[in-house]
Amino acid sequence: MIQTTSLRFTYQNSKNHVFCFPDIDLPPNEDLLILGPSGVGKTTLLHLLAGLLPPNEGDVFIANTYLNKLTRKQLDNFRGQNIGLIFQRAYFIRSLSLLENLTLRERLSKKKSDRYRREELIMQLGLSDFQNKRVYQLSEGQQQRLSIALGVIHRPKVILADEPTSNLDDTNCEKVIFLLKKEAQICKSNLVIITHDQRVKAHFDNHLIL
Ligand SMILES: Nc1ncnc2c1ncn2[C@@H]1O[C@H](COP(=O)(O)OP(=O)(O)OP(=O)(O)O)[C@@H](O)[C@H]1O
Repeated sequence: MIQTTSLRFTYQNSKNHVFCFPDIDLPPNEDLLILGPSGVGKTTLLHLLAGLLPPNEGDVFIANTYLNKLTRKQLDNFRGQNIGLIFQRAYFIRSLSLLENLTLRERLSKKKSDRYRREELIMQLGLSDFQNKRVYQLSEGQQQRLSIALGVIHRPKVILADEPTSNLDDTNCEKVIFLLKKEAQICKSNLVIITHDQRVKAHFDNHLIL
């Protein structure tokens, strides 16, 4: 579940611009696409939902937890266990292999190690042939698919994805949409996606236009 009320945010170095976001009320298991022109604040909103940025005003509830009340350490723990983040630019340890990155992410979430789960995700994302390659040896599309795997490996309550399909061909775009929807359904989690990709828009009904 995701709930926000009266969210406002200003970046430190641009105090003359205040972002005012519409309220979100998303019950478990519902998806949301966030749309809008470049620079309107889509990524900023996603970062507020993830607790990566603190709102200047307003409230964020994720999975019945009031983020505003958490300390930085509590937020890090909460995010590690409950939120799956898929960024436009992925964060990997480049000197580790694809499989090692996935194993590390799983360990950091403090969830039980599940080899079958890792193998299944790698297979579903068409990455089986590359699992022992170092990340720097992967193509952009393969890295993007790895970032999807890293975002969902720990079965988060909320999946937040910023342009998850931008570097993918049609086949892999379909695979990623299918996987994200399936993961959200199995875990009864919310899937929130920022996208300009027409191929993604066609698969979701619930749109928030900024
Ligand atoms: N760290 C920052 N400090 C100051 N301004 C920022 C910062 N990050 C983003 N901005 C500004 O805030 C505005 C909104 O940025 P944001 O990335 O949220 O937009 P967006 O809608 O996701 O854009 P796009 O579709 O191009 O990714 C932009 O004008 C951007 O330059």
